[in-house]
Amino acid sequence: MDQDVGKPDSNWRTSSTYFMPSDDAVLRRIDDRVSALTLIKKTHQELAHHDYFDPEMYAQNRDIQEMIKRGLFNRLATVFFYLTDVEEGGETNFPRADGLPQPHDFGDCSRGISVYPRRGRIIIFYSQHPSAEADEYSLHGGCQVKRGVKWSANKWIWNKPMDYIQE
Ligand SMILES: O=C(O)CCC(=O)C(=O)O
Ligand SMILES: [Fe+2]
Repeated sequence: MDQDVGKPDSNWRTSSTYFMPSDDAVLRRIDDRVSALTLIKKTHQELAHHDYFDPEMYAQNRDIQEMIKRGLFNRLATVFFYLTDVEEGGETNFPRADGLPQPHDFGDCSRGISVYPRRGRIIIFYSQHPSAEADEYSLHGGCQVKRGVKWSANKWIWNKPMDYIQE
């Protein structure tokens, strides 16, 4: 956002993200299962893995790409995987769930709905309306890990195929 230009990234996230190609059998099986679950082809998937060591966090964000907000090529949905139990904190908070107003503090995890990390849990949420408009209510963030380590991964499901992914 304009008011954030020139500020360090650590103001809004301190966790780490790695983008992973589906280059082994386990990852390819996950691709198939996500495709079966979402009814969207594998060619539309982009896999990222995240780690958070306490007290890391990822401030509230929308997974839609701002630069192409109104475009017909964007992230339609997110399938989010919790890979570890976390002793305390690390929840994913959706502060605008149920139609709540835009928050002022993007690190405030006290409003809306929170999903706590549990190994093996997944959630799915949509970032776009069928019209391709961004869904403002999809705002979410990874709250501070207070104790323990959070490993998570997500599949960003695009509304068009990624040209580098084979069927
Ligand atoms: O860690 C979380 O719970 C959410 C992370 C997130 O919003 C993202 O990776 O885009
Ligand atoms: Fe996100």
